[in-house]
Formats: sequence, C-alpha cells, structure tokens
Amino acid sequence: MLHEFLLAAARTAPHRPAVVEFLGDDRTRVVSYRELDALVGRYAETLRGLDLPVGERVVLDSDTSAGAIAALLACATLGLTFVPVSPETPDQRVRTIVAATEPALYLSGGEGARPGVEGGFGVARFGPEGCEILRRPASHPESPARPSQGPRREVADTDIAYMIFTSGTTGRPKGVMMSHRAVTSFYRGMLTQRIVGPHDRVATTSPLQFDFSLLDIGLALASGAAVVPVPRARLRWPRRFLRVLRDTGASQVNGVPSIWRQVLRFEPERLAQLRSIRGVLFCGEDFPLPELRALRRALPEARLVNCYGATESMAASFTDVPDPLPPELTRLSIGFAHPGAEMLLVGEDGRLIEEPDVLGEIHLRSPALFSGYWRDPATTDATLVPDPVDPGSGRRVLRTGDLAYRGEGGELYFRGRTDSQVQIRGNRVELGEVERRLLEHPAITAATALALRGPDGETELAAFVVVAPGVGERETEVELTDFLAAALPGYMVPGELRALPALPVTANGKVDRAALAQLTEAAP
Ligand SMILES: Nc1ncnc2c1ncn2[C@@H]1O[C@H](COS(=O)(=O)NC(=O)C[C@H](N)c2ccccc2)[C@@H](O)[C@H]1O
Repeated sequence: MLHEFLLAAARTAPHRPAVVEFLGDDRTRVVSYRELDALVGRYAETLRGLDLPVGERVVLDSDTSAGAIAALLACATLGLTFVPVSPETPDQRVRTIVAATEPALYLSGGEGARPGVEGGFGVARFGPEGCEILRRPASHPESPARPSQGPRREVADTDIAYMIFTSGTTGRPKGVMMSHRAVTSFYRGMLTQRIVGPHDRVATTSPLQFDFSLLDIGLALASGAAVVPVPRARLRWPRRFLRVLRDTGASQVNGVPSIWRQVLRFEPERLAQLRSIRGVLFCGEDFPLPELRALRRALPEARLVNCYGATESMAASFTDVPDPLPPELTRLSIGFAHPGAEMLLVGEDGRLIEEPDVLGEIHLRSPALFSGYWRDPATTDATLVPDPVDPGSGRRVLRTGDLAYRGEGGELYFRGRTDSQVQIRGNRVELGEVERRLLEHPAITAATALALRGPDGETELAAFVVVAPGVGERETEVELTDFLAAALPGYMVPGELRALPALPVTANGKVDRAALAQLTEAAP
C-alpha cells in the first residue's frame, strides 16, 4: 500500500529528515520521519472518526508541505481516494472537480472550503498540531449494493489511492484514477534508476494538482531522502528560487523545463555556485536544447534526467542527458521504459514498429497503468486498449497519443502528439519540427509553434520565441523568416513570428498554448 511504501524509512531511520520546509531567508523547519509518521497517525485518527467507507473521495486543497504529505498518507491509510488541488487551481475548476467526484470531505491546509464551493461534503482543516473537523460530512446512506454487510473497511491494493484531473485535449477534465498497486509499482520502477539516496534533499517545484509533485514525494520518501517543497511564489524570481535551494541544502531539483528559464537567462553564475545540486530531473515537455546546454554549463557535475510519461501511468521512462551534450545534437531521447514496463511503437496500420526512423504511436505496457477515467468508461476504453501485439492476451496497454521513432539502438525519440500533427495547405506539419529549426538560430532560447484557424478558415502557422538577452527582438523577428525558409518548405514557415520576453505557462508550468493563441487573435 502507498502509505506503507512511503513511510518505510520511518521504521529504519526515524530521525532522518522527511520534509525540509522553507520558512523564509535562512529559516527552515525540518520534520523527521518519526514526526511525519506521528502526524499521519494523528490525522488518520481524526478522519477515522468520520466513519467513511473505503473508496470515498477527499478533495485535498493545499500547497506541497509536511501537512499535505501527512494528509494524503492519512487518506491512503484509510482507503480514502485523495483528489489533490492547489492554490493554483481556479475556484471554477475546483467546483467542477467537486461536482464530478462528490467528495465526502474537503480537506485543506488553509482556511477550509473555498468561497463558492458548496456541497453536502464535510470540511476539515489540517495543521502542524493535527486535523480539525469544521463540518461533519452528511451521513452516508448505506451503500445500496451491500445493505447487509455495511460499509467497506479493508483497503485493497486495487483501491484507488488518488485521482488527478487533467485538462485533456478535449477540454473536459478527466479524472485519472491511480490504484495503490499502480503507484507503488511505478515507484519501484523509478527506484531502480538510483536517482537519489538517503542523504539527498529533493526540491519539488510542481503544484500538488500535478502528479509530478507525487513523483517527487515518492522519489524522496521511498529513498529515505527529504522532500523540499519550493514555495510557488519563490519560483518567479531567480534569486529567490536559488535562495530556497541554498538555504534548504537541496541536492536534487525536480521540475518542468520552464522553472529554469529565468534562472538561466539572468542568474547562471549564481546557479553555478550552488555546489550542493547533484541532480536535476525534468519532464512534461521538450527541454529547449539551448537552455539545456546553459544548464549543463552551470551545473557541469549534475546528473540530468529526462523523465517522460503521462499521468495515466505517472511516468514511463528516465533517460540521462548525454554528458557532454554533442554540439550537433538536435533532440533528446526518451530512452526505454523503466524496468517492469515496455514502450511499443505502433503504426497507423496497427503493426508493431521495431526498425529505426519509422514514426509510430507509443503504447505502454506497465504495471503502473491507471484504472480508468472517473465515470467515463468510453474514454477509458479508447485509452486502455487491447495489447496490439497480442490482443488475445487480455492485457491492456496505454495508448499514449504520443508519436515517436526509434534510434539505432532502439531508444525512442519523442515527436509530438498525434493531435499536434497539423495539415497546412494539404501538407502534414509536425509543430516540433518548426520549433526545432527556430531553436537552431543562435539568438533563440525558447520557441513554440501553433496551428491557428485563420480568418478564411485556413489553418495558419504562428510561432512565438524568446530571444537571448541583449538581442534586438524586432530584427530577430525579421531574420527568422529567412532563417526558417532556408531550411523548411514554404508551408512550414509561420505567417506570424512574435518575440516575447517570456512564454506564458499553465499552472503546471507547461507552455500555455491557449494563451499564445489569444495573443494572435488580439493582434492588430
Ligand atoms: N520528457 C518529456 N518530453 C516530451 N514530452 C513529454 C515529456 N514528458 C511528458 N511529455 C508530454 O506530456 C504528456 C503527458 O502530460 S500529462 O499527462 O500532463 N503528464 C505530465 O506531463 C507529467 C507526467 N505525469 C510526469 C510526471 C512526473 C514525471 C514525469 C512525467 C505526454 O503524453 C507527452 O506528450
């Protein structure tokens, strides 16, 4: 079970730090494994008093903190499915998630339920001392399915530990259900990569609503290391971000590529002074190579790991960035699935692709696959499909919607999503191709290409770039069109090219393509 897996270190090394919280410059609070274990026990005792059956949902609204970790572990102990949201989650989205999951309890690290979030659920608040019930849940009608035996109490490995709501390309949020067994299987696969050890301090920079934070918590606690939650407000300022890493003694820094953008642009020297950083793990989207080279220059000794995967299996592969980064390298590999899992490439004809340089859709065999989308069997069936190689096996694989091809050694290279292949004037265009060409220009440090519906209903290409400090944005915009036309066919040259001081990002830290699309429509 998830809680046993993550608190094992509390038995073997109770005095070691489990969570190191940053309270302000030069002030940190260390919570030991023993203290964390005791906090889980106190929270679980209070929640047990609510008499909720196994499988009930608990919306957990908090930043990552010792309390939040204890709260999710207490829910896991009682077989309650936690649904993490964070201050970054807009009230409207929380209302949607509450309406969809009909939670028994709203558990927050702050003041209690958010304004405007109504329902028959109970409300509780957790803090350093314990968990306080502010409003008891409406009494639960005995589950009609089994009126005789009463509510379920025993937690099984197949019970749903958590549910993460992803925006999903269709726009309607989907609840990804992850069982205890799936999560602990993933954690075991991740531990074989030996990313951190008991003396490490893992800085986590993702909001609790994003399963990257759950990967970080699992990576740290399952390794007997400490979790270092980086306050979200400190991520916006390079010096403040680096100050948190220094004051907490962070040795591993995990996050999406965008967390490094401003640090690499304005404070590379300060980053280089942080000798304590031994490792960086990133995921979620391509790391622009110019920025990755800058990161490698600043942290020549650090192990850089490219982690690929989807929330439906937490992640799938961990691939070390080549050291040194060959100058002619134009894309990073996402390597091979972690031990216990396998990434298959399947062509449009359903054939398994094993030869190099042929594009296919990644299908993942794994013990860590999600149990389905909450109350959405149709979309579940479209995603958890029969094994394409051996349909009769009864095995299901995750159809990722990601395109990739194999290198000479069989390693995979990500080539965008099936829905990021666009047709421009009848020609197939892979947006990543346009972005990679833009990033080859010496003045460009980040680039995103979009396909937009033009006024005449035609699909048009637009691109947004960030230019290196000190470079003129206007002349770069002019230069770029020729630079692209020199290497790409005409239909792949964006009609609109805009330089921005920074690329907008979503709450999870990924480039916010919807926000960029607004920019062009608003454009004069
Ligand atoms: N390393 C990559 N290069 C390039 N494209 C990528 C990469 N990692 C994902 N992606 C993309 O992001 C999609 C998944 O998006 S997601 O469901 O929101 N999940 C995530 O982004 C985070 C994921 N659950 C995770 C959490 C913790 C560690 C690793 C991965 C993938 O299908 C890929 O398209």
